[in-house]
Amino acid sequence: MSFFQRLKKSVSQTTESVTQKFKSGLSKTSTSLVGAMDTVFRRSKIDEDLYEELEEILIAADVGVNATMEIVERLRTEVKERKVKEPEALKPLLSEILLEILKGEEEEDIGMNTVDDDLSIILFVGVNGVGKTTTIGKLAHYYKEQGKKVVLAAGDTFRAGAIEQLEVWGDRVGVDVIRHQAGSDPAAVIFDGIQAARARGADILICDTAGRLQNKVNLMEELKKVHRVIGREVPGAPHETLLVLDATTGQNAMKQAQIFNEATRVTGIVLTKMDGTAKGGIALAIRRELGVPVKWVGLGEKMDDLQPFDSEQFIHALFVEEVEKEA
Ligand SMILES: Nc1nc2c(ncn2[C@@H]2O[C@H](COP(=O)(O)OP(=O)(O)OP(=O)(O)O)[C@@H](O)[C@H]2O)c(=O)[nH]1
Repeated sequence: MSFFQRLKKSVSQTTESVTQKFKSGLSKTSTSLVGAMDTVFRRSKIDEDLYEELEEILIAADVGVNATMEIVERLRTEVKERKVKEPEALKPLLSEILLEILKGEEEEDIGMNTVDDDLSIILFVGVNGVGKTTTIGKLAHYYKEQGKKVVLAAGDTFRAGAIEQLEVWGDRVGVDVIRHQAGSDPAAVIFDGIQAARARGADILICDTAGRLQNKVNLMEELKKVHRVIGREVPGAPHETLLVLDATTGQNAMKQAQIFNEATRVTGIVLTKMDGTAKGGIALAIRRELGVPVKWVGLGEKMDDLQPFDSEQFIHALFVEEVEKEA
């Protein structure tokens, strides 16, 4: 069975609607990245020019310099080892390498680290405007659909609008939001959130925080305090610290990731607005450069457009035309 056939079989094990969401959410990246690669694969032979052109295409899709170098190096090795002569045969080879990079070293670490028999706490970090509030709302919806009781804590007290926005999502999804006034101590809101979640028998508490990057020391201090309070109240928590990044901001998102990763222990990335960019290659750069797994992707504005990240669905969506041709 060829690589594309195996990929098709593998993605068919999840529901069709998930495959559709990945396909439509990644269609811009697929058109631009895989579309551009077509000219490479139509070259008459595999030579230096081909590798260089491929490098340029990957970098233009925000795959990042290091990831691009690794991909092309691995491709060269495979071409030698398997004695590949036809440029056309590079397609499945390349997609297989992309999949390996996306999966990273530890395949199992992309699931959410929540507990079944106690309160799980998920902390959200990220700068304003990346889709943090929207993502919290969508995640609350996701867990509610699974029959979990969810409470939200409005820990972004820096901006009055953020608290109200979270309340709107709370109403929309039908979950309680614990809030204080704007300007109050985020750790105090989250402390109250934990008490309320416990009193109401909640399974999941999702905490928002402010994302002030301008002052790294403040950001670190605030996150440290929040961590301390959460860890003291619920041993082992927060179970996840998710950093929200806007995929459309490319290398700027990488920079934010580095700063937040230094300020706190980020356990997973949420890449939002994938549907709005042709540069979805950022997912590869993040996996390769930060070593932090992408756990969720935002593939649209609807409530169920936030999907658990699935590297096979991702590669399938990018190369879907090739997959269909072969199957
Ligand atoms: N197309 C698309 N839009 C998204 C996605 N995620 C979020 N958005 C939109 O991005 C915009 C910003 O989202 P917010 O949730 O307000 O961003 P935020 O990070 O909370 O911003 P602040 O409230 O300023 O902190 C909204 O219009 C969302 O609908 C996504 O996956 N796809």
